[in-house]
Amino acid sequence: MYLGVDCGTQGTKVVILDPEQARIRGEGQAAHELISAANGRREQRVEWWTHAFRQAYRQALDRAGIDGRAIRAIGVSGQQHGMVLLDRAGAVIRPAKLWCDTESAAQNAQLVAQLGGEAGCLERLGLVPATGYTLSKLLWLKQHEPEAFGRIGTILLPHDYLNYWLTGECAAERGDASGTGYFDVRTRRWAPEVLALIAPDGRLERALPRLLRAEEPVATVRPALARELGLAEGVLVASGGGDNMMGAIGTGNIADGIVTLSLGTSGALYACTERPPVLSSPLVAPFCSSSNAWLPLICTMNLTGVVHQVRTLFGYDLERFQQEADRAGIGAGGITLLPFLNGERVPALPRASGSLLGLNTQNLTPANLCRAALEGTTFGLRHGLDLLRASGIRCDSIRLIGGGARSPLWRRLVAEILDTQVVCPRVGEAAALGAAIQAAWCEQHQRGTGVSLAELCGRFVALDPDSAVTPEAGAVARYRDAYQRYRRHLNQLHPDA
Ligand SMILES: Nc1ncnc2c1ncn2[C@@H]1O[C@H](COP(=O)(O)OP(=O)(O)O)[C@@H](O)[C@H]1O
Ligand SMILES: O=C(CO)[C@@H](O)[C@H](O)COP(=O)(O)O
Repeated sequence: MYLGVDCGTQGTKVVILDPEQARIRGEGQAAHELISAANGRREQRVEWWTHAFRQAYRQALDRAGIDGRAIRAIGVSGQQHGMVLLDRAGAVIRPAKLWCDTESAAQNAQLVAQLGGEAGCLERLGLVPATGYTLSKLLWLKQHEPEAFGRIGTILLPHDYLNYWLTGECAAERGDASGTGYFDVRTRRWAPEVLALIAPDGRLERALPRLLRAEEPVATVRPALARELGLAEGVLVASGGGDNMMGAIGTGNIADGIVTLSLGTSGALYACTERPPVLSSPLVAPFCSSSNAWLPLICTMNLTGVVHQVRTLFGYDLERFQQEADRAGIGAGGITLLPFLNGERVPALPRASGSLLGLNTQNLTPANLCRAALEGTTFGLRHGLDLLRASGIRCDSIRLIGGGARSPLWRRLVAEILDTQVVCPRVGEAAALGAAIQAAWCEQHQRGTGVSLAELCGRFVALDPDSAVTPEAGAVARYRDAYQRYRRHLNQLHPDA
């Protein structure tokens, strides 16, 4: 069996993949807490992740009805861009600053300017660092917590940290590393000269972990932890990757022509390309994939969290929220929500706040506000898909994953606002599945069986035809009007967007 673990923003999900029966034997999940402040701070303590890992693992094992000794290899997927710092003795210095932390927006602007603006960044890194990438968090730390900055021994990403907790070894892989802002996505190597802008003495360069290829293992599970988790000796830990890189593997998105959309805490829309993509806009992030290729990606920061806040406002559970949003109908009675509750990445408005527009005496109802939350967040993804298509990405159909994909209403909204057919994979926790598949790939590679990732995806990824939604022409036309209204409001309120 192979264990796949996805440490997302809101929780950790675990799947146990049975390779003989080509099916998931058990799943588990556990929620994370979040440190959040009005200035954009978004942080988590790493022990919340390991606690959730243990809980979700035990749940999955119970549901699978198997012994931990049946597990041969583990793959870990993690929220991208987070900054986890170890001191020189290997202890964690402070809570992790997350991908959605906008507190370092000013530091990001400063670094982009020092690198020569957009053109300079593209020249030196092959991408333009956005607020939320790891790079600006390091400058923020130097300016705000110099004592902690002085203690840095190793810089890790969230999934690298979990690999370190599992094995005691520090390593990184190129997919997740490509979202740091100090990695050249074209040469697939660290770009230490960028870190020298923050620490000219080379101390940050020395804190970078070694880079692995996607099919390489980090090491085996530490004996003490293996005993605690009931694992056999010598269980391999694969290189793992960012949750979107793993979501790509878990949806079979490892060759040109497929687009995956994750409706998680973030909205992430991505494709796989054999070569670095030619960008239509610096908002497209040309990350590396965890299948040794590239993963052009668009990410919006405000998605299921906005739905959560609006439904909490009215005291609705998820089912009631859907009923109200459904009742409101297309266009939300003329109300538009620009949902930038914690700033936004696409469009690049890290310091923006949200706006509710088009209110009148007739349309101000809970139902319309619920609908406006779903529409406003999905309009951002429409813009993202247009940017990906303008970069030459073909998109005939979208593979929809993440918590929001469980909603039939949201699936239809995505299909009709993006005017593209949508289908969900049978395994909804696609990032965890992708991690389990990568673990299988790693283990087969170690044994020299020659089995390719494509063969493994072919065996373990299946689509659910019952979830497929084909856009209906009348609805597409009405959403087009609502989207134009959204764009007008956006341009008026945020001419820089
Ligand atoms: N049926 C549903 N409709 C809408 N949202 C849902 C539904 N089921 C789960 N969600 C939302 O999905 C979110 C979690 O998605 P997930 O992809 O696990 O996030 P992450 O990986 O960022 O932790 C939660 O906000 C949850 O409310
Ligand atoms: O920052 C990005 C992508 O660049 C996000 O997609 C994070 O990777 C968080 O993912 P979720 O918690 O939404 O799965």
